[in-house]
Formats: sequence, C-alpha cells, structure tokens
Amino acid sequence: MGRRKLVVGNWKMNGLKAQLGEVEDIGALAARHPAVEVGLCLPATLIAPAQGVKGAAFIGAQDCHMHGSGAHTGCLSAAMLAEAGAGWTIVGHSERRQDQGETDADVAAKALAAKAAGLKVILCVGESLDVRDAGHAESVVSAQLLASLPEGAAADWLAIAYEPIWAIGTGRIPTMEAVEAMHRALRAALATKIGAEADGMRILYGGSMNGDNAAELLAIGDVDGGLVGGASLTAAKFAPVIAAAC
Ligand SMILES: O=C[C@H](O)COP(=O)(O)O
Repeated sequence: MGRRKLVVGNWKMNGLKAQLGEVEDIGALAARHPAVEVGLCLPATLIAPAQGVKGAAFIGAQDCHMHGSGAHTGCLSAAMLAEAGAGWTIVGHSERRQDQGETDADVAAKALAAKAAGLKVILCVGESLDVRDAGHAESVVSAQLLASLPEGAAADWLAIAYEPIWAIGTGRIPTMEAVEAMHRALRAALATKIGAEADGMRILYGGSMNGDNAAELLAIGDVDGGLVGGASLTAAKFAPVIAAAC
C-alpha cells in the first residue's frame, strides 16, 4: 500500500494572470504539507506563467490531444503542454466526454500520448444520476474504467479520479458508504487488468469536495486524494482540503 495522498485542483475554464497570486499561495501551502502531493491543473494559458510561482505544487493541464502533431486547429499536444511546464494532465473528464464527445478509446489514446511526452495522467470516470438511481453505478463505472485504461497502466504515471457527474459543481456528494464501495470496486476492476499494480494506484474522489467534507472523504481507505474544482480556485478554500489529506 503506502499510497501518498494526491490532491489536485482543476481550475477548468477559470483563471487569468491576475489569479497567479492564488497559484503562489497554493504552492506555498504545498510546501507546508509535504506528506501530500499537491497540484493544479490550470488553463493551458497559465501553465507557463505559473512556473515561477508554483512553489511545491506541480502544474498540470486539463486535456491533451491523442496525436503528437498535425492538422488539429486549436488543439494542444502533450509535448506542447510538457514544454510549457506541465508535469501532469487530466484526461477523460466528464465535461470533455460530454462537451467534446470523447469516447473511452479516445481517453485511453490521450493517456498514452501524455505518457509518451513524459506527463503523468489523471484519468476520470464517473456515472450519471440515472445510472446511480438505477443501482448500476459500480458496474457501469468499472466497465468505463477498464475501457478507458491505457496499455501499460502503472501506478508511477497514472492515477484514477472517480467523479460522479451529478456531484460535480452541485454541492451534492454520494454517501460515504457509496464512495467506499465504488473505490473498492474500481480497485478490484483494476486488479483484473493490472494485477498487484492496482494496490499502488491512487484513486481520487472528485465532485463537490471542499473543506467541510474532505476529511471524511479522505479518511476512506481506498480514497487516495481528491480532484477538486470550485474549492481549488483560491488558497483560502483549498487550504482545508489539503490539510485534510495529511
Ligand atoms: O475536476 C474536478 C471536478 O469536476 C469537481 O468539480 P467541483 O469540485 O467543482 O465539483
């Protein structure tokens, strides 16, 4: 076991250079909590400017293209993001699966492209409210994870984020029992494909995690960190989430 907690802010389409002070303050928070690996997945435009202020936090991207170069107007390759200073990238966030129609195969290809460029990867999965209400969440999300999992998945470059779609930005979260059951199911699903490597792979929870609920969520055995949206946009809001991971 011995999985180091990983707490990552996803700023989504938020943040201008005026917010670099928050990045600096979060970098300083990361330095004060060395037991936790702290990062910020910023808009691509802030990745390079953040390098001078990131402190002990890593800077990541929110997506990358599955190809290394070519005629893909408006897209960014993993190598471009790495050159700008990203050390990680998210792939397969539900907002991209929905808004850009990304498939499980696309997500797996993006993860491999990121790895080839030297990026570590957070691969997101999660169920809709309909699936949750129908009682199929664990089987559906486990299947989504296995279909999105890249070849050679290993704990030293890949983490999973379980994000129930209905919990993102809504202030609603599953019961602690439901989170525990899902994370246990996902680790078991991973083990069917990567064997003992699954024990070391970090599985984050995401969806309305904040300073009020982080301690309880992060105390669950198979919850190895958080992928945090709204509560990562300022150091003041993010600080209690990071502290809860210690
Ligand atoms: O990637 C982060 C998640 O989508 C969670 O967002 P949220 O914390 O604003 O609910």
